[in-house]
Amino acid sequence: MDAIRIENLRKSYKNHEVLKDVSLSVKQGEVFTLLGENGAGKTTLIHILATLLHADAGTVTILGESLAEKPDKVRELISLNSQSNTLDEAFSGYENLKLIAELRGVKDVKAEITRISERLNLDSFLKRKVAEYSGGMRRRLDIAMSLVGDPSLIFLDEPTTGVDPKNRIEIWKTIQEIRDSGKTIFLTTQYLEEADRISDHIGFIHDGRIVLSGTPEQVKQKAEKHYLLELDATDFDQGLALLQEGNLSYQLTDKTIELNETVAQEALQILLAKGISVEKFNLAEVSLESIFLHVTGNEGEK
Ligand SMILES: Nc1ncnc2c1ncn2[C@@H]1O[C@H](COP(=O)(O)OP(=O)(O)OP(=O)(O)O)[C@@H](O)[C@H]1O
Repeated sequence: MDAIRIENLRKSYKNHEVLKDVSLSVKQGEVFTLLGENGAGKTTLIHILATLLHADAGTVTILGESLAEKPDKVRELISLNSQSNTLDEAFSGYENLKLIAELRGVKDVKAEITRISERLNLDSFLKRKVAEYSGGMRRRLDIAMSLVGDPSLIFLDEPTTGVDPKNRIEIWKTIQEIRDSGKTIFLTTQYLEEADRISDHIGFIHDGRIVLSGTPEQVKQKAEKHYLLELDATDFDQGLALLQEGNLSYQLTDKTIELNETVAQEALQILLAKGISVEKFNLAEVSLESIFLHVTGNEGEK
């Protein structure tokens, strides 16, 4: 069974069409990461999936339950964590967890908090007021809050924004541990390295649609290949002139010439035929970042 199945979802705010036609499925027990530029509609989509917002059209099934027909049932199966908004500063971490546990109707609140605190290693700071927490502690408490009541599907909206690299790695570990315990995690992030490292599947949302999806490796394979070319310094200017004469487009970073797959072999042949000394010619490593820029049409602007 899919944890999430979305078909032809649409949502507009007045006449601003944010989700034009979103279809997507997320398997149970995986970390799925939704990527998209600012304003692409990630939060809107998460809010629809978490029953906070109504879609205009389309169908959503969460763990076999229809979102439109059984929103209450869906609410029992999920939790949503949205960037520290839910934490009460004046309370301790423990009290925050207690409050949410009571709200969610957890029977043995104390045992539930102990379970979560042990899993996320929160003991050292749960008694302190949230107002005194560092950014990293807050995000860990946020994640703890989303585990209360043992939901099967957890939405994390930018769980590591504003977190330093050390704590970020801790949070990644935690997310993977939660996944390994059989939960499904749907997250958004601004950090492409994070998506690459912790996701089982990723999806890019752009212009109201999922334009690319798959495992990070599959997505990278779908991207157009680029080759990196380096010339001997004495031949550099002549080499560039030959590429220009041949109308072969390239991008230049320092002294490295980047060519896309369609022109790379031709460029190499032209250069070698004219006796240009080629020092390096190899396939560029594809990063999610370069794919993201390509997908969103911002290539070259960065
Ligand atoms: N309540 C609302 N009323 C009107 N427009 C809205 C509302 N909420 C969001 N929008 C608009 O919808 C678009 C998508 O917003 P959304 O917050 O879903 O994007 P996002 O991908 O989560 O962005 P970010 O990465 O910046 O958080 C934006 O243009 C935003 O201004």
